Amino acid sequence: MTLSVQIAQKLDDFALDVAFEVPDGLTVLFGPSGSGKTTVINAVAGLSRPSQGRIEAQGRVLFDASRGVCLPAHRREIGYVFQEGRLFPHMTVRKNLLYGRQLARDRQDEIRFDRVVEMLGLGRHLDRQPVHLSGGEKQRVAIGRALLARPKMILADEPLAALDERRKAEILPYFELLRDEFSLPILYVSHSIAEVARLATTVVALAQGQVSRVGAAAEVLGDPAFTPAGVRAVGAILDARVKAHHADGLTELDAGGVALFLPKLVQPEGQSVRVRMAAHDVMLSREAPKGLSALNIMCGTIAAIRAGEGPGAIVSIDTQAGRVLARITRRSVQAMGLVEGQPIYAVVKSVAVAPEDVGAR
Ligand SMILES: Nc1ncnc2c1ncn2[C@@H]1O[C@H](COP(=O)(O)OP(=O)(O)OP(=O)(O)O)[C@@H](O)[C@H]1O
Repeated sequence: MTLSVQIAQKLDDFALDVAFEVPDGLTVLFGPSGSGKTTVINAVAGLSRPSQGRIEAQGRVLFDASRGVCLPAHRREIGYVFQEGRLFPHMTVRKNLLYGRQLARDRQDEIRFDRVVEMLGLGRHLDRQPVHLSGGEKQRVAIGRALLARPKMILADEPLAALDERRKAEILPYFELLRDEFSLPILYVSHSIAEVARLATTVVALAQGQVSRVGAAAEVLGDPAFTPAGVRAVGAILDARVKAHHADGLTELDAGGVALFLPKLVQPEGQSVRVRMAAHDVMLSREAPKGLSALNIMCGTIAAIRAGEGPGAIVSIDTQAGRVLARITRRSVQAMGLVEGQPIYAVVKSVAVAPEDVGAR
């Protein structure tokens, strides 16, 4: 396990008591406001000291209450990306990027600098000051600065929260690159299900100071019982590969042998992607649909039907493309006579899936 956290901490009337172990990749700490995400991050960072427990990252013990170990923050070798970039306003982008780097620079450092600048597209901004940068560009500098400090781990505390939707979409691919190109564990705080779906390798869901769920992103989001962000946020993640970009503006994906057609994606042919398919965008049919405008039809078997408190139900369908969730009315479940084990067709309009719902895998 790359990161193992087991801590208890009492803050006035709030009690944090969490334990989780996660593998390499990007772990999203997910939960509503006040659930304890920042408290966990602060303990891992060394900014606060839990009363009990142990924190180990990549084989290094950062904190162990029983042995009296508590490495100070500056010795934990952690790179941070905060909500607002926290750049030094009087320094150029280059100086901001170099801040925190070890003084003994070597050739390896230079190679890393060039690589990070290129990856983050910062080359033409190096001599500018932060005041002249957009919010998204500032966040790219903050990511670069965190990486160049040669950290053993990255902590990102709601790094997109201060950005508008367009800027968020601009920055998300950089976190994908960070996740995929550098073998660094990343602990990423968010309360956005869209960010979880795009970025998370693993999800640690928190509720009232405790871990309510830990697992691989597709498994947690594909569980109809997992509805911390409300039923409208329920959806499945499918793994696919970009097969072709067609002249009529559609991109064809191959998801386990099933062809899916989506509005044109930016990812190149051959790239592996993950596609988030919201449950409320999926329709069901007992017979093979004919004469429909929707282009995506997946046949499968009903794995489970979970009735909600309101008029809705979530139907889990195992298809060749993966587990798909459909949110339909309980009335339709009854009228169609749906039961577990039954063959079924899941139908999704191409335009229901936005380009932001598709990310690198
Ligand atoms: N220093 C402190 N003293 C007392 N209570 C605190 C302290 N820091 C945090 N809390 C309380 O602990 C709880 C968890 O806070 P925390 O900031 O970890 O939540 P969060 O999940 O990060 O929330 P948000 O998404 O709003 O940032 C809150 O009820 C908060 O008021």
